[in-house]
Amino acid sequence: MDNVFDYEDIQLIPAKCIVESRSECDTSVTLGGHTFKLPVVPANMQTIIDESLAVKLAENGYFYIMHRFNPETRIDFIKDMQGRGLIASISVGVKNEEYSFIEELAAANLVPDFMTIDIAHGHSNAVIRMIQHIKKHLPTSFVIAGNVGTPEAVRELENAGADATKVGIGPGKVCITKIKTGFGTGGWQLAALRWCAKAATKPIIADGGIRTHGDIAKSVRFGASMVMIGSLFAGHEESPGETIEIDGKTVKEYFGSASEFQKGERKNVEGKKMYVEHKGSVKDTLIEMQQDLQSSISYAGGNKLDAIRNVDYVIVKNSIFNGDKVY
Ligand SMILES: NC(=O)C1=CN([C@@H]2O[C@H](COP(=O)(O)OP(=O)(O)OC[C@H]3O[C@@H](n4cnc5c(N)ncnc54)[C@H](OP(=O)(O)O)[C@@H]3O)[C@@H](O)[C@H]2O)C=CC1
Ligand SMILES: Nc1nc2c(ncn2[C@@H]2O[C@H](COP(=O)(O)O)[C@@H](O)[C@H]2O)c(=O)[nH]1
Repeated sequence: MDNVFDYEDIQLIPAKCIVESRSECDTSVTLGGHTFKLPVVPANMQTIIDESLAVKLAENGYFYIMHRFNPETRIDFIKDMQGRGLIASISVGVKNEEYSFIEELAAANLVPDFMTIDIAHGHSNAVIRMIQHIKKHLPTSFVIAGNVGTPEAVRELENAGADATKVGIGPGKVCITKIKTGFGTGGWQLAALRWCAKAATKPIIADGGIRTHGDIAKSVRFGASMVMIGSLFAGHEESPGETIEIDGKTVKEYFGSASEFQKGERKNVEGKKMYVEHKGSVKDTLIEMQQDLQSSISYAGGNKLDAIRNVDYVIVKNSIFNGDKVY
């Protein structure tokens, strides 16, 4: 592959502004027939989202994907969300019991609006079979399948019936897949996204490696319809991770879904735990993300998110921070 780069190597090139105020810029996006305020979804991880945050996000017009690590609560969760008139968006795995879970949902006429197949190596027959199983029993659920890192994988999952694919193998902040296996899109996630997006005929969700709000705009430029983010959402008041004090500072835990902390054992561990400084309310972060993205749209010379998709860019290898910190 030529032209390999990541988020920190790219700057988007400004075009003539057409708005009087950034507040005119519309950051909304439509996925699966639903319109959301931002092209951003908190990662479906146990230290990032729980039921109460899912309700808050859905009530306020944001997309969410509930994690799959308390499988026995999923049926009540779907009933609760749909009973409140909110979207139900859950995750599933690929093990045998997940097949009967899908059949149970169909028998009870419980149809989640979104179902995400959440597997480390999504380019697999196991995921293809699960897409087909969901589409057979719950044909109107919008299926997001992943994770993958190649155009072949995107094509195969789309052909199997996936409505969207999720791109990102190993760029996550608490990911150690790249170190333990030598594989992945870590260090070139943005280029992998571009590579995959060229093959995609359906939406792509860029997953992992977002470190700044500007990276959201860069993801959109390189083909993402939506961006999944873990670390930037960790450490908030509403984040489910445990809160502790270290050296007088309040921090919250953020651990990988393939870490020993999630799995309860040290087998096939591909994730780690870190502590993130307490950041206040998720609501404030979402507002800041929206303002920053509105500004991105204005620099793109438009008033809608699509304007970002056509801007020019330059590759400035490893230099955008130039030694600076964001704050
Ligand atoms: N985005 C990313 O880069 C990554 C994300 N993760 C996250 O970690 C969590 C656990 O993922 P995962 O282990 O897939 O889920 P599971 O533990 O539910 O495993 C799902 C099934 O896939 C098998 N499996 C897992 N990895 C591989 C592989 N590399 N090759 C062949 N079979 C495999 C497992 O068997 P067995 O365990 O016996 O192999 C199991 O049968 C998920 O939430 C996932 O998103 C994990 C790593 C990378
Ligand atoms: N390799 C691993 N990747 C993981 C694990 N748990 C989650 N993830 C992925 O990371 C992103 C979030 O990335 P961030 O850079 O925004 O923090 C998440 O959506 C998963 O795809 C893991 O244990 N190992």
